[in-house]
Amino acid sequence: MCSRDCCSGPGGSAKSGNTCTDRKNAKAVSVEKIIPTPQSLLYPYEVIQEIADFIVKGSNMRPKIGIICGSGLGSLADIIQDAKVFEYEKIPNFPVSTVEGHAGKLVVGNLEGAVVMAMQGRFHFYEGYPLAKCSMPVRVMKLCGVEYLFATNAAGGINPKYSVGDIMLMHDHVNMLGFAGNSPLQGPNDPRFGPRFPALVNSYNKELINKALEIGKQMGIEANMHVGVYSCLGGPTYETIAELKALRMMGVDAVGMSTVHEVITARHCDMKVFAFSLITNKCATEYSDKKDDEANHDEVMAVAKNRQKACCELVARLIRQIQASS
Ligand SMILES: O=P(O)(O)O[C@@H]1C[C@H](O)[C@@H](CO)O1
Ligand code: HPA
Repeated sequence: MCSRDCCSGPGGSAKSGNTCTDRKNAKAVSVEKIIPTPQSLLYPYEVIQEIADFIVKGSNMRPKIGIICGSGLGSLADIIQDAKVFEYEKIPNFPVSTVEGHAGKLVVGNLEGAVVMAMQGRFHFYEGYPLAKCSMPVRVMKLCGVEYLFATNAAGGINPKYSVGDIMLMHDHVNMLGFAGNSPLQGPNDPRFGPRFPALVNSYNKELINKALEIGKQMGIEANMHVGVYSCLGGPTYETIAELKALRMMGVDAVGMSTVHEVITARHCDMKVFAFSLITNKCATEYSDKKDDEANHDEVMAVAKNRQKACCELVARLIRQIQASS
């Protein structure tokens, strides 16, 4: 409340119009102090352009496909040929990876006839990075010339039909962080990236999902392949039973701590998206005392290591098909 007699309080009408200058000034000072930089302004277009130029010039390649390797799936980048490798700490304005299983390297090179750039290590919200920082590399990819984003992740299987080691092709997501009011696009919109209000229906490219299913058949892994809904929670805690029950009721098949904000950023700048989850653990949705029911990162990494060959093959074959049809 304004302590002076000239107006009636914080939102109230001033006695003489809106002229309580003391109050206005006081507000302006405190508002300036408390408002943090909006997420969308953390990495302005020009900074993203500088990073993209650094990569394109440093590799002498212009990638068409961007790959984000999930936990333990860094070997997706090891199959790239004629690779130019950039350590994250040597890339100007790039964050560093802090999670085990995320090496912190950007690999640019050839895969099945296409120039690709792969992130061996992604950034997660729980590492302390705002979402716009987590997904900033997707904009770098875009300005490098990337048309397709391949995002992969390790996830817990909530759908009771899923087994450890299965691959779930993402056809939709539930954005839990978005439900809570967080978005990588929060803040002023730069139309050079995309529109203020991007639509997210059809975010996951149906043609690529169908091609991947066909490839799954050719590889003989169709019984271990699903099409489902992923949800990202903030982490780093794994979910409680009550949370898992709630997610299941919402139609979520697999849960993780990444990817959704990357997909939002990619769709905002009109990239085609293909994403899959490797199911590294089964999520318990009933109370029990069994220690086996508890997810842990070592298990996540071990399963990813076991299944990396199949994941690499799926990605390589899909890229071959994209190249063949372009
Ligand atoms: O980077 P992704 O989403 O693959 O990593 C998952 C989520 C956590 O970072 C970690 C938990 O084990 O794996
Ligand atoms: N929950 C969240 N993230 C995960 C899980 C999980 O069960 N497994 C791998 N990443």
